[in-house]
Amino acid sequence: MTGETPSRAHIRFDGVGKEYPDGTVAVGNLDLDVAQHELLTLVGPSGSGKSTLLRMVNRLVEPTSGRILVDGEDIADLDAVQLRRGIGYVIQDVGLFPHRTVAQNIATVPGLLGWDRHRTRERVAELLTLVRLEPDVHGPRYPHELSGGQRQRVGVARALATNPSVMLMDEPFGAVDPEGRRALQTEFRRIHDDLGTTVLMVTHDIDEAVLLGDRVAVFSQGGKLEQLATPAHLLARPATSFVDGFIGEARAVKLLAVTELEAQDLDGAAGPGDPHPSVTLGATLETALGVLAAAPDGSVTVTDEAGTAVGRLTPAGLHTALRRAVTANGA
Ligand SMILES: Nc1ncnc2c1ncn2[C@@H]1O[C@H](COP(=O)(O)OP(=O)(O)OP(=O)(O)O)[C@@H](O)[C@H]1O
Repeated sequence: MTGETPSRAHIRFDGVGKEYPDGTVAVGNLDLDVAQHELLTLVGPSGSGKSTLLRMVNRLVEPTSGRILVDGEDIADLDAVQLRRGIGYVIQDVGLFPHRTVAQNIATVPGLLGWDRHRTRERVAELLTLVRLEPDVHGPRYPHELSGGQRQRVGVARALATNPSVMLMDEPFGAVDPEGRRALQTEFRRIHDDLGTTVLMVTHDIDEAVLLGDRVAVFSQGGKLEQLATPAHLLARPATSFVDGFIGEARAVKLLAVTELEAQDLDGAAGPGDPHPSVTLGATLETALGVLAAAPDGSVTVTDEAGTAVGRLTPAGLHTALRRAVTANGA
């Protein structure tokens, strides 16, 4: 197993295992630290124990061995209902209450906690805006009056209502069509960057795992942790043949999507008023490749955030960048 251990753990799995009464081992003896503010994606084939692992954190499932610590406290010592109120939980088909409006759904936990109406209404409006829905338009609607993607946004807003320090997400975008799914992924990444909530997100989709995760945990049958690493590290250096197979064919393409263009990848200075198509420093190599492929003379101007040209990117530069990504993530 490779990957760095964060210095200050927010969630710690300490020798955690789960064997169901019929003898199925869903989670093996797991040691894992999740840092504060980290978005950790849990990926693996069906039956590799991802959901079981997630559900142990809010005690919908109890481990048969080991301990789970949240901020240093063993959650087995806490009241399960109290614990769940402090943890956001988003599942695939959301589980919104069908006979309550969107606003009432989001206000569920604030209501249980006794927030006053004014504070609750303000929070609901703020959250709907955060997930890019309109408080006046969508708040009064019922769940069946929304699209699948909009319902999923409401699910995220509801989970964020009391500003939890931990969010558990089980295939949160699994039921959304591919196009809406990419939009939701991008938005969720933005929301996470803004809020800094610690997130454990289960997915069976390796692309989603590497695009969203600060780190990715890959599991195989029996809840065995095969590798824990940053997306670039995972793609550049799969630790086991299982991980290699799970990542699949398009490794280089995925690596392009998680690697950013840096000044050292550029060759030659761009002239003033350079007419070439341009990309910004910090864009992903995937974006840069797209612009480069469409550039009439095979070179692209690179600008800084202020729009000032800082250099030129050619196919050779892109190759350098990809090699840098692989080398930087080497053993
Ligand atoms: N209540 C249960 N009793 C017995 N076995 C169970 C129970 N719940 C889950 N399992 C088994 O535990 C293993 C792990 O299941 P789990 O749902 O955690 O996997 P998963 O990786 O989330 O799968 P999926 O991607 O299909 O949701 C599977 O073999 C499953 O059949």
